[in-house]
Amino acid sequence: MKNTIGVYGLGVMGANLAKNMLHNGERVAIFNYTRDLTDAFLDGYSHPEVSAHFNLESFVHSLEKPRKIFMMVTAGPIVDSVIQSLIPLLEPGDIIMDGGNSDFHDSNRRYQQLEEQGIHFISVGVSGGAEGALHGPALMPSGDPDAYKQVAPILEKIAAKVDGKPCCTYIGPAGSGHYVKMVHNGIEYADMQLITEAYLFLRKKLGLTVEEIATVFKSWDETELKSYLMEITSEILTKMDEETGKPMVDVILDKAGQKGTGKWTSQDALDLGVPSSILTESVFARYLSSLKEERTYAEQHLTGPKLVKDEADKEAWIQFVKEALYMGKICAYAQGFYQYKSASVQKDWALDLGEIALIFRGGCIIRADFLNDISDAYKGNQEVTNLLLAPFFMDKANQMESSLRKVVIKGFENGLSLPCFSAALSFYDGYRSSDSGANIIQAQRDYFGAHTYERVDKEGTFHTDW
Ligand SMILES: NC(=O)C1=CN([C@@H]2O[C@H](COP(=O)(O)OP(=O)(O)OC[C@H]3O[C@@H](n4cnc5c(N)ncnc54)[C@H](OP(=O)(O)O)[C@@H]3O)[C@@H](O)[C@H]2O)C=CC1
Ligand SMILES: O=C(CO)[C@H](O)[C@H](O)COP(=O)(O)O
Repeated sequence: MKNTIGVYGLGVMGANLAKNMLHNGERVAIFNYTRDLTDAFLDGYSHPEVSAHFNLESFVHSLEKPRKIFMMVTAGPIVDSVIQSLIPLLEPGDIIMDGGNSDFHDSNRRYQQLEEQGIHFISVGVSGGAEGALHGPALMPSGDPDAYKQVAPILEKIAAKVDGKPCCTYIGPAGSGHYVKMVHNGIEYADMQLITEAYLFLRKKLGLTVEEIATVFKSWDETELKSYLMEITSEILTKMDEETGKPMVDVILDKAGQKGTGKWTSQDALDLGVPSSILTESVFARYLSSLKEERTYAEQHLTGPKLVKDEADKEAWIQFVKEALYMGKICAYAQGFYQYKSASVQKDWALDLGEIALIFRGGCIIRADFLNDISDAYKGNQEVTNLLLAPFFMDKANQMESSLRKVVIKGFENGLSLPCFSAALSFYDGYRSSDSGANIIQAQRDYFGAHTYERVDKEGTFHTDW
């Protein structure tokens, strides 16, 4: 019997996705361009429905028609070279899926190129890391809706489930699935940085030990802050280094890596003209962290306020930090979903924001109870301009903005760098202010470049001879 699906690329994600498909009853052909990973896959793992191939032709010919191939290879030019190697072996109607973190511009181009050859291209955002790939990721597929219908049964089977609903939904045309995954990662960066800033405040300002912060985070994970990132961070903080006996976090160098999706989200925000400032600050925070040697030198030479540890009112401050984190998250998700909304309009994608929030509830890295509230906000009204204006989040923001303010002020007074907390507060205050000060910018632009301005009291475009 022919195989129902082929998985090309048996790295961390591809191998686990292939096993997930096998565990869900598919007959899976596997292929990797070097044989090492195929051998590694088969080493200690056997399944009656796995069919390993060391030759691309036999891999492709082992598939039932229309052929369905799920690629999980390094994003970038490698995806193009794999597609080029597959094309001569495929027929019109066959389907290639790309599950890597591909740039959505590339996915749009690949969709067009393959469409010209009669081959369907489905761009699939995948989130959940290695564990998610094995037990159920969140999936964001896009492309031709009829082609999607042919792979939907497999994708929905392997996706995570929440309340019996698969964390997989058809996103929209061409590369929109990779777009949704990209902004998911932008939100992920912001969420991670906000948690990091909460940690920094508790550790440096309140003087909590790593163990105490682990306990605090664990308790927060039982509240409205419940999320995968909160859960793993509290676990990370309990892990000790076997060599030194110190907490693992104290032996890990504070230089954050990144593979590009956060940066792309910010670049796209600039292209769309939307204020995703918290998401962007989280990318810059990673860049700043990477300047370890310069930071170490600067610490010796640049002055700032002395950090005074607060012993008093610890419990009250822990509560302020918790609320600051929740408020920061509201603002960050509001920015991410606003970016979705703008992209949907500008690219004519008709994204369903409520559905996107629903599929993020399971499998993916930003999964959180909080996403139910986001989904509810859009289910009640798809036209919500900004999540901060949805009644649920408006109430929360009105309750918690003062805690964010307190933490930012206290942190700044003590010389703590809190880029995402402060960006969230500036965004919040800017968004709720009808008077932005941008009239000064318009006047300056008109002064030096005759760029003109609008007036508050009459229609039209004006220029002043300054
Ligand atoms: N890791 C994660 O948490 C997540 C990763 N992703 C994305 O999934 C994709 C795969 O990631 P991951 O599995 O972690 O990465 P790995 O590095 O583990 O695997 C990369 C795969 O690409 C293959 N590959 C590399 N070069 C070539 C080439 N020239 N031709 C054909 N195949 C090649 C590798 O084969 P070989 O080793 O033999 O070279 C391997 O199968 C990436 O786009 C990543 O961004 C998405 C969600 C989560
Ligand atoms: O897509 C993912 C999770 O959703 C990957 O883990 C990705 O690698 C995370 O991004 P970065 O490596 O830039 O931190």
